[in-house]
Parts: sequence; C-alpha cells; structure tokens
Amino acid sequence: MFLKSETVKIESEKKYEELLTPEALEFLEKLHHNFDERRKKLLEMRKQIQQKLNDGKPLNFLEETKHVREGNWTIDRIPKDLKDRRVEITGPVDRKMIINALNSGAKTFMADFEDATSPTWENVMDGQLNLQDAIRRKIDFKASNGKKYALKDQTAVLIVRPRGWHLKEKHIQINGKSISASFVDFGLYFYHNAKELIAGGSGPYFYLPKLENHLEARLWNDVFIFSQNELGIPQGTIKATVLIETITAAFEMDEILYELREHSAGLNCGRWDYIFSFIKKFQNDTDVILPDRSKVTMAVPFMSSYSLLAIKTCHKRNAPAIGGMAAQIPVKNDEAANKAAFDKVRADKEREVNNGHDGTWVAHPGMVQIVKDIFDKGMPEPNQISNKREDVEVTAEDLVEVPAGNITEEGLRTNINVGIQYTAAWLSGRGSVPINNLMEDAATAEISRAQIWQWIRHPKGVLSDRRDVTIELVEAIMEEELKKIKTQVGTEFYEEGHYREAATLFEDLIKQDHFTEFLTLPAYGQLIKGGNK
Ligand SMILES: CC(=O)SCCNC(=O)CCNC(=O)[C@H](O)C(C)(C)COP(=O)(O)OP(=O)(O)OC[C@H]1O[C@@H](n2cnc3c(N)ncnc32)[C@H](O)[C@@H]1OP(=O)(O)O
Ligand SMILES: O=CC(=O)O
Ligand SMILES: [Mg+2]
Repeated sequence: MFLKSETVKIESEKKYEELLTPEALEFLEKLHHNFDERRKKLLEMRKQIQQKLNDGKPLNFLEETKHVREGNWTIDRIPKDLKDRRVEITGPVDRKMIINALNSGAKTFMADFEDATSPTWENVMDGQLNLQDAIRRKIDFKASNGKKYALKDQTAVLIVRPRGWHLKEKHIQINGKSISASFVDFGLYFYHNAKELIAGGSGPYFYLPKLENHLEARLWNDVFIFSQNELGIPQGTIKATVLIETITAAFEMDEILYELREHSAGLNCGRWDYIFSFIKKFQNDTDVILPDRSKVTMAVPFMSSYSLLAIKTCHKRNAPAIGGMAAQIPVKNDEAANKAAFDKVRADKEREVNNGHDGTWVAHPGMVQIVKDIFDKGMPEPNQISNKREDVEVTAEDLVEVPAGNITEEGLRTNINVGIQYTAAWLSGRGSVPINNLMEDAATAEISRAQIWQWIRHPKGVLSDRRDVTIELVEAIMEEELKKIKTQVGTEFYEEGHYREAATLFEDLIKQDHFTEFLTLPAYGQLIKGGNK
C-alpha cells in the first residue's frame, strides 16, 4: 500500500494509474467526506429496524409518508434510450462477458459489481477499465483458444450496478478507514465516463441494489446531485433504477421513486435478494418459514403480490417496472433439460409481460431471443406504462403472506451443496457461476444460507419425512456433499478451489445464533486475506 495524498491511501499497481488519478481520487474523497456519515447512520438504522422486527413489530406502509403515496406526482421524463427495455442482460464486469453482453441483442446490459462480482481488487479495477474501453468502443479480447471478440455496430445500452451501501472497499483508505464500495464503483464510473456517455447520446445510468428504505434512496439522490454539480453536468442526467429486493423496500416503493424522481428510471423486482430478505427480516418470527427454494417461485402469493404492486406503483408514476431474473441458463448436451429450462423461462416471462412489466432480465445471451419474442408479442409498444393496473389491490398482509410447501431432504442438500460451491467460487474470484444448470450468484447463495439457518432454529424446520433439521443433520449432509463435490471437481481442483474454506465459512454462518447480515461481509475478509487481490 502506498500513500497517494495526505489522507487517501490506495493499494495499487501501475496499470490502474489512469483510473486512480489524483482528480478521480479527490472526487471519491469528496463523496466520502460529504456522505459517509449518513451512509453509516443508515446502516445503523437497518440494525434498529431488524431489532424491531425481531421484537415482533409488524411491517406496514409508513404513516409519515402517506402524503407521498397519495400525492399526484410522476418521475421526470425517461431518456430515449431507456424507453424500451424489453430485454436486459446482466453479467459480471469481465472483459469478454461485457463484449458478449453488449453484442447479445438485448436492449440494455447491466454490468454488475454487486451480486455477480467477487470484489477482488483486480475484478473491481479491471471492471472499471473494461467499462471505460467499452464506452469508448476500444474494447476487444482474445481468448486462449484464439477466439477474438469485438463490439458489433449495434450494442445494448449500458447500465452499471455499483456495490450496495453495506460493502466496503478495503484497498482505498481515507484517514485509515476503508471507503464505501458504492462510492468507488459509482464514483470512478461516473467520474471517468459521464461526459463521454452524454456525448455519445446516452448517459450515466445505474441500477441501485439492496436498498432497504426511502432514506437510502435519498442518500443516492443527494450523491447524484452533488456529483452532477462537481462535473458540471445538468441535474437529472443520471438515471437510476432501484431494485426492490428487500421486503422493507416493498413497503416504500412510492417513496423511493419520489426521492429519486428527477433521477429515476423506475424499479426492478430483484426476486432473489427479495426472498433472502424475507427470510432475514423475519428471522425471529415463528409464523414465517419458507419451503424448499425451488418452490418459492414468482407464482407464490407473496412474490406475485410484490411484483404486481411494483407494476402498479411504477406505472402510476410513469416509471418502468422491470421484471426479475429467471435463473435458468441453456443446458449443454442434454436436449430434454435444455427444453425444460427454456420452458421455465418462457412461462416466467409470459407471466411478467402479461402482468404489465416493461421488460425483464436474462442471465445468458442464449435466452435473449426467446424473451425478446415473448415481449414483442405481449408488448407491441416500447413499454406498457400506459397500462396503469388500477385493478391491482395489494395489502400489507398480501406482501407478507407465508407460502405453503414442504422442506425436503433434497432441498436441504441442494442448499448445502450450492452454498458451498458458490462460496468457493466467490473466494476464488468468480461472482456468478453455473451450478446444476442454474445461474448462481450472491443473492441466490444467500437464500441457501438463510434457509438452512432458519430451518435449524425454526419450530417448523421439519423435513417432509418428519425429521427435524438440526445442526447435526446439516453437518452430516455437508460431509457427504463435500465428498461428492470433491469427486466431481477432482482432488487437485478441490484443494486449490477454496472448498474447505467455503465449507468452514458456510458452517460458521449457519451455526452462529446471530444471523450475519450478508454472507459477503465475512467472505470479503477472507477474499482479501487469501491474497486474492
Ligand atoms: C440475482 C441477480 O442479481 S441476477 C444478476 C446477477 N447475476 C448475473 O448477472 C449472472 C449472469 N450470468 C452469468 O454470469 C453466466 O451466464 C453464468 C456464469 C451463469 C454461466 O456462464 P458460462 O458458464 O460461461 O455459460 P456458457 O458456457 O453457456 O456461456 C456461453 C457463452 O456465453 C457467454 N455468456 C454467458 N452468460 C453471459 C452473460 N450474462 N453476459 C455475457 N456473456 C455471457 C459466455 O461468456 C460464453 O461466451 P463464449 O462462447 O464467447 O466463450
Ligand atoms: O439482483 C437481483 C436479485 O434478484 O437479487
Ligand atoms: Mg440482488
């Protein structure tokens, strides 16, 4: 680590000097000085809200913001290149994948520093350089097999998802303290690219992850106002889509849109983190338990209610309501499994378009065309914001309705297996991976972890064959699954692939009575400690 200025220290290499210029670092420092105290207070507030929920206080729509929900306002005009978002592809900020995603035929590409990226210093910094090159159309790539990659003439509109408010970036320290990862990802991208994006007819567009309430949206909005002033860019140029992916945020959708109304590009149903949040927030509630992860689909009442409410709320405010991620990806060398995966995606996306979503997410380029066809058929206009869905009535009770369904040994086993495999990949620097023909990322892995934690402690944590889910049972299955994984991946890869560390971390998280807020918090410590820069 070397000193960059009196207060800012960075750990860096020469190749990042063009990125971490004194001016860019000064901008990050300003974000830190102006907004970090508020960020920390909001994180503290999350803890207080969790405590209230643990004490049995029910969630409800806020009394103090009733005027916002009942007010007659809309968000500002959506820019031309964000009016039609029928298919959005997402992916990590890996160089080859950025090119593939931009070329995929999707309308937009969300380049992800959050759920799909393991935040090694190299992933984060190279990700920024890759995005800079992509915006300037200078990006190319040659794979080890000789295949060459370059941008097509027509590419997807770029949207960037910075890491959430809870994460820190330990490689940049201000006055000896790690800077917020959100400031780094947003700040470097905005500082280096905003003007270039505007000159190219687009703009600095963002997805905002894991917000828990409207005050967190207000903080982002203030960061945007400040940043636009700093660069001399017109206010309202930044556009941000907020992921509704926490149960608390579902009660504040109007308020979140309102806070960001000059900068809003709508909401998105981040279904996987939403399920995780549902388990986490109601961790102490003996009435709340979810069945096997595979049974918590968008068709179960609480998920369906949340997606319908997002559509109704957005459309009332002239905002797009984007659907969520179907985790299926194409299956190689198994025609029947491949067909089943496509059928699932088709059903999910047909439901979304018929309900009124204005677009949706896909995890893989192979899914772009089928989803585009579905939206082309169900949504002939660029969006369906004019479909106000005033018929939709969703109550607080609907949002927290506990779904029926069994917990099975297979479900428990899958959670253990996937949780360990994903954590091992994350500790090896890969934030999204295919496991059992599904896309797995930080959000899906969190569901696996949270379910096991809940099932062990919950009075209804009983398998369909009447066995209690206990720590002992989990340990026994974990041992079996680890053996299976070792056979699958081979001894050499197993030893190098961080599987042991992953299993230990996963087991610790499940055994601790205190529910660790995010798996990625302790995992980040290990990622950095493991020399994984
Ligand atoms: C809950 C949420 O937050 S969802 C949003 C966050 N999660 C994500 O964004 C996950 C995105 N998806 C992915 O990362 C990938 O699809 C994975 C890791 C699941 C699977 O990737 P792979 O194992 O490479 O799949 P596969 O071998 O079928 O890929 C075929 C090609 O498509 C490319 N590809 C696959 N997914 C993507 C993607 N999302 N973006 C761009 N390219 C992709 C691969 O790089 C590969 O390219 P190549 O043929 O030129 O080498
Ligand atoms: O970020 C998306 C999600 O589903 O989580
Ligand atoms: Mg998410």
